[in-house]
Amino acid sequence: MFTARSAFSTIGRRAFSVSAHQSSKVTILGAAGGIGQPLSLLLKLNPRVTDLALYDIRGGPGVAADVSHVNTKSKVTGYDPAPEKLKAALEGAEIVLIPAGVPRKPGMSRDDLFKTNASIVRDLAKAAADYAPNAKLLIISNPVNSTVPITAEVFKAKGVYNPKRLFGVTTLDVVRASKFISEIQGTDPAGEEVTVVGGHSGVTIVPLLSQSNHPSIDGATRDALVKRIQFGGDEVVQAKSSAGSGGSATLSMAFAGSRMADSLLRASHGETGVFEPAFVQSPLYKDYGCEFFSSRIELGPEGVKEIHPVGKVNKYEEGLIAIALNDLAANIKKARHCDTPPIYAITDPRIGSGVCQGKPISRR
Ligand SMILES: NC(=O)C1=CN([C@@H]2O[C@H](COP(=O)(O)OP(=O)(O)OC[C@H]3O[C@@H](n4cnc5c(N)ncnc54)[C@H](O)[C@@H]3O)[C@@H](O)[C@H]2O)C=CC1
Ligand SMILES: O=C([O-])CC(=O)C(=O)O
Repeated sequence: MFTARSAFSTIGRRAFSVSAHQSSKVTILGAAGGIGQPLSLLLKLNPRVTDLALYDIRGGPGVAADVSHVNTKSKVTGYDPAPEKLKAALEGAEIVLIPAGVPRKPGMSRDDLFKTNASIVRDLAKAAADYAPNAKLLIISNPVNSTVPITAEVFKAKGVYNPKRLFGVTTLDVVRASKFISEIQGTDPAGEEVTVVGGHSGVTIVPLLSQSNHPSIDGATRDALVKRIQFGGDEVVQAKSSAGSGGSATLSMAFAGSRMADSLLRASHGETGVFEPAFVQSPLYKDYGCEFFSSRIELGPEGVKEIHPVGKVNKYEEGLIAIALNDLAANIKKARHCDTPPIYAITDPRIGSGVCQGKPISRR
């Protein structure tokens, strides 16, 4: 498992095993922002990255100049906001990460960012479809539940959509789950892995504690832990607001985004058995209006190698999944300019009724 402690030692060790002829250009769109800057730094430390392209509507070249002084081999280039610069930033990219857009303020949901971020992501996705149609695209900008389907539509319209290469980044949810469960159990987070499925906002984030090392966590402890994992983002938004800085998670997100990019690079460079969660086009809950769903994915050279089923869940988790599917279906529909409300709503997960849109949830 990739943890904060292992990140740099792993990168350091692997520096000797990355062969000289493997070149991997990674592009960040939104590189000068709260996430973009630490993400640029973490990717500069990754020996698998040979070229780092940093684009932003403001400040890209400044961040690039700064991070380029870090004495690792990769070449860093910053780009000003102009169509030809965006083209140059994207051409030849193996991975494109998109954290461009506005973050939440207290009291806002991720869905409240739709109005601003949907068009930002749509326009950047158009450029990516034109200039880097074969790149693996990692969407960080919220609301991920909608920005990923929007990107898919853009790629379809341009005739270059490959569902194996489009990822909504949900890595932060498993990073948080592993950390929060270790705090309760008094264990090392490096040894804690919690599967998280669904989407990336509030109740659409479904931790499967029954599949963790601590399946017997129950009652109020379980409820509080699930809620903390689902609303971990709000914790950071509140803390930053109280501290006067504003914004949402940036450092932990940069760590999570860098881990996801590293996993894709490892898989594309031939490593097998690389797994990450990601919000991808998925058959698992398509019948419930959720053409996109996050679950454990095996990564390969093409991107998605295999989408793993959710696996055995308990009644409580069935209830959580049912709630998640209702919200997720609405978020996905909204991305397609259809904002009808959920058809069926469950308000109490403890009922564990596991019903969504009138259909029972099966254990997929
Ligand atoms: N997927 C996840 O788990 C997480 C997602 N996020 C999301 O990531 C996004 C970015 O968050 P922060 O970095 O904190 O925001 P920020 O405001 O600090 O940075 C955003 C950057 O995007 C740039 N930008 C805006 N429009 C652009 C465009 N058209 N082209 C290129 N660059 C553009 C801005 O100039 C700015 O530098 C937000 O939508 C936030 O909600 C944040 C944390 C976790
Ligand atoms: O909470 C937010 O708005 C940012 C985010 O997605 C997260 O921290 O998980």
